[in-house]
Amino acid sequence: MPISSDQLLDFLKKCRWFAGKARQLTYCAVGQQLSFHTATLWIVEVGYAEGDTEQYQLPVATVPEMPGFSTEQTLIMETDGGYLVDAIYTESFRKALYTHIYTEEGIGHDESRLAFNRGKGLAADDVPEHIVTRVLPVDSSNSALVFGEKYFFKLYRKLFRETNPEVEMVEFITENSSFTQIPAFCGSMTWKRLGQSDITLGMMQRMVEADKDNWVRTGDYLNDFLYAVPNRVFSIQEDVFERVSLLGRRTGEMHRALYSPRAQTSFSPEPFTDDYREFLRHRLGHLLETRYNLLIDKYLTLDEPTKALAWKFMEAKELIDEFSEELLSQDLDSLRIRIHGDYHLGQVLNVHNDFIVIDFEGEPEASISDRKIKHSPLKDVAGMVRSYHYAVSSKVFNSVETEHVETNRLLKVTDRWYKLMKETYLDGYMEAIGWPHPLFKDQNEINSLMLYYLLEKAVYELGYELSYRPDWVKIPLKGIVDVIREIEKMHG
Ligand SMILES: Nc1ncnc2c1ncn2[C@@H]1O[C@H](COP(=O)(O)OP(=O)(O)O)[C@@H](O)[C@H]1O
Ligand SMILES: O=P(O)(O)O[C@H]1O[C@H](CO)[C@@H](O[C@H]2O[C@H](CO)[C@@H](O)[C@H](O)[C@H]2O)[C@H](O)[C@H]1O
Repeated sequence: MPISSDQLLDFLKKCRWFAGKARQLTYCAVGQQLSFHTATLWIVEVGYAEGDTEQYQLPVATVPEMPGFSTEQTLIMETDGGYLVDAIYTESFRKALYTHIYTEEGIGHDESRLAFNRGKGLAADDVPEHIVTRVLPVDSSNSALVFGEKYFFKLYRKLFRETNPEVEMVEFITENSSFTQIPAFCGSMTWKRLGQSDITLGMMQRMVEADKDNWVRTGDYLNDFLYAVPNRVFSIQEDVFERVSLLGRRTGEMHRALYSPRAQTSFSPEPFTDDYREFLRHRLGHLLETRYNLLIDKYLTLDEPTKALAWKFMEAKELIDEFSEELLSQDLDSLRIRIHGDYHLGQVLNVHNDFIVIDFEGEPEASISDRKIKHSPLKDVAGMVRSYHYAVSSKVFNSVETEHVETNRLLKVTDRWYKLMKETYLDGYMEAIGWPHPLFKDQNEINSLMLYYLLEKAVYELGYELSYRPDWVKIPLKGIVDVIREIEKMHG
């Protein structure tokens, strides 16, 4: 089906999952086409004036009538006597997908083929004939399909020219550990070509019924907490401490599941090598440079309190460099493993009074090879700690309950809330890890690495907010300034 570049682009721009909307495009065309039953999988190539080209997955089908459940992301173009649509909206495509995962039957030949693999979580009695399918309306960077109200299939849109880290992580945890707080791995779909890396096209997991994600739930706790603040009451429910401690324990258990020292596998722990130190040095240096430049560009658009925080950050450049160099030039005897990589409250679903961790794809800004690098698990821990800081800060800046509370008092009580959450989370985490543990050398090294990862994460977030949510820029800046204060204390 010939389609012009403009038609394709018009369609892509309507899709939530197309990440190139704000970039200057140089071309957009259908590259490879893979036959799949009544559909064809288009591998769409997109080039930009700056930066790497991207590949997107777009399954298409020609149908005589528009599918029953259609959105503005369904129709690609009208054809003679029919419609070219995104095939995820057709029952026959979804059914075929499930059938192939269930049977593991591949399509194609050695040069180029679609391979299907079935995971432990897929029950033998869920035969394809009886499976009802639907598209799940999630507003995310990929598409989600549901099979038999039991299985959640993520169809990856932006493709990595390698196996997706999420499939490796979810499959490893499901097949090799007893950690049950992730939706079990049920299968995957891969494009295999002779002499080239595999490209993951989709992954299936058990579907979970979540009432809320933990970002929203933490927001509820904070509303209760802030409600009492104008009356000079500092009150946190016991339940809140229990939940935060449980999240710490679940995080520790997840890292224990990822710590696999016995056999030599791609998941085996590794020491802090010179190469890794160099990677950290380069990463922080690069993050700092891009953020300083972005801040300078946007400085005049910032409000006065944010400008003050930005100054403090810019003035501390030398201190940050010294701190990083001091840490990275000493012997570090903690270990590195594969980690979640983009761990925050929104990646944890509340299910039956417990937590389920999702979205192991890694940090959106990172390259595919960087997403697979092993880190100290403290990087995830720092991600979650930052998220508690975010949760309370976003409320402080937007809460009606506290608008009449004097700013300094408000900052003091909310800071106390954050410190209590942080301590409770960390205690729960260490309890589950068990002490001593080969992942960590000693408390000193834990403290220094935590500080390093907290700084790195807050600097990363600063770029994210400057690009996507300028009103939130002061949150990561405050996080950076807190770390700067800690470093200053260490240096006396
Ligand atoms: N196994 C699952 N069962 C049910 N819903 C899920 C499952 N995994 C993810 N979701 C839902 O889909 C949304 C997007 O999932 P996520 O893994 O974050 O995808 P993306 O990387 O595309 O953002 C989540 O916020 C959650 O609401
Ligand atoms: O889209 P992802 O979930 O993979 O992650 C990106 O977007 C997140 C925001 O949705 C961003 O997280 C930051 O904001 C959160 C609150 O919205 C907060 O809980 C996190 O701590 C904070 O990092 C994340 O950094 C980014 O990678």
